[in-house]
Amino acid sequence: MVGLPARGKSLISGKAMRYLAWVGIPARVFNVGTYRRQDTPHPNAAFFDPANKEGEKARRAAAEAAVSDMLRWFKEKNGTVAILDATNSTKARRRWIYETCKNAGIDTLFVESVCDNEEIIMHNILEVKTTSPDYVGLDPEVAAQDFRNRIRNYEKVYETIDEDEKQYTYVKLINVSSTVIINQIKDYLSSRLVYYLQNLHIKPRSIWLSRHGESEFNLTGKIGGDSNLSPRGEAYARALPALLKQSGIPKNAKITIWTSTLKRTIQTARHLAAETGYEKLEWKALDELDSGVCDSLTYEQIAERYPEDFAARDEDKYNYRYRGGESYRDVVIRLEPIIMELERSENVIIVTHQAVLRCIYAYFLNLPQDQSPWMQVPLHTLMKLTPRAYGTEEQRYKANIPAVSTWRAKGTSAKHQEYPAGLK
Ligand SMILES: O=P(O)(O)OC[C@H]1O[C@@](CO)(OP(=O)(O)O)[C@@H](O)[C@@H]1O
Repeated sequence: MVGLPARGKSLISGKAMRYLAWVGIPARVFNVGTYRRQDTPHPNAAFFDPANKEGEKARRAAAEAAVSDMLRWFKEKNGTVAILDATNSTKARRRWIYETCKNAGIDTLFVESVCDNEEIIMHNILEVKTTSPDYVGLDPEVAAQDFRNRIRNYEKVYETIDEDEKQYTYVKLINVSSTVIINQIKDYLSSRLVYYLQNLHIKPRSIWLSRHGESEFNLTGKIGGDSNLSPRGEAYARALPALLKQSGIPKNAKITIWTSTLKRTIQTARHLAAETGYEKLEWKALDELDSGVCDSLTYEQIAERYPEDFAARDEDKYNYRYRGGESYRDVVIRLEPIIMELERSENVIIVTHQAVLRCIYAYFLNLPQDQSPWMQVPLHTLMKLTPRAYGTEEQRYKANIPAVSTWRAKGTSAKHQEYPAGLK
């Protein structure tokens, strides 16, 4: 990362790491501030003055410690993408990083966040003064003033990436991707990352997730298929507009409704679209996990007809691929364009399926692959996710309409049960 303090570098680092981990690429953030805090936990702005030799020395030592841990991580833990989260604000510092990585056989991609929009900077300063461990226990106004002085100290020596550095691979994000300058991108992974970064925005918004209403297949415990809603599922579809309203919609917010191409999600969103006039899009990529030869069977029938497959799925549910069908890993790959589009979008309500919802949820909440396929996602429940600078907030709203439970615990083929109304 490259950029002055309060330019959203840590936010970008955290998001990029979450995205990479979700697509299965081992990634880690090395935050130089964390290393510096070991010796200097609560520095004031003077510590960052370029004329302060002691400060300069301590900061260089922190950067060296972070880079050496980073190189060790690449070597010993087989890491793929390390994100060095620091200001790296001078050409000399960047040359050192570039050379050090090159000598270790590691490619460098500099991501500079440039921002001259006062509103965004103020927003970031506010975020920092309330969350940074540097300022714990300090009066927020004093912290904000000190932080502004710290930025001024960095400005004295800050050199933006320019013509002299055109041999480097870099991307410059200007005012949160309003303008993006890309230089010397040479491989697929970097171009994917750049595309991801290009889609990010920081406008406040929410994403609502819901499964379709209870379907005829859900009632009989059959998986897959393309059945209609049950009468209770239809009742949920009718209740959805009020449930969405109850969850809190920002004034004048424009919401887009996304469904899969299967009947049960389209029927669930039908009344919502009609009552609100919100734009509606159908995505093939949101269709349920394809259960191949097991489509339209119950879990009990699968356990009976394909006992080895049933056991293998329990053993490693994320990677198990149904014969002629998909695994959770496959679903994540086909959902990548959905995530890109979601990052670009503002308010969206997605009406989809159990497995697909788990994958999207795992991206936002950073859920590990061995847990996400087992997550409980009850029917007739609306989830509201609100991305914040340091994580995603979640709220759940349950419609008071009973439905079966389609959740199956590991190691059982137990028949589905009624899901009691009002249960959280
Ligand atoms: O991965 P598991 O836990 O089997 O959950 C996925 C299953 O959920 C179901 C319901 O049992 O999805 P859906 O929400 O579309 O009804 C099946 O169609 C699908 O195979």
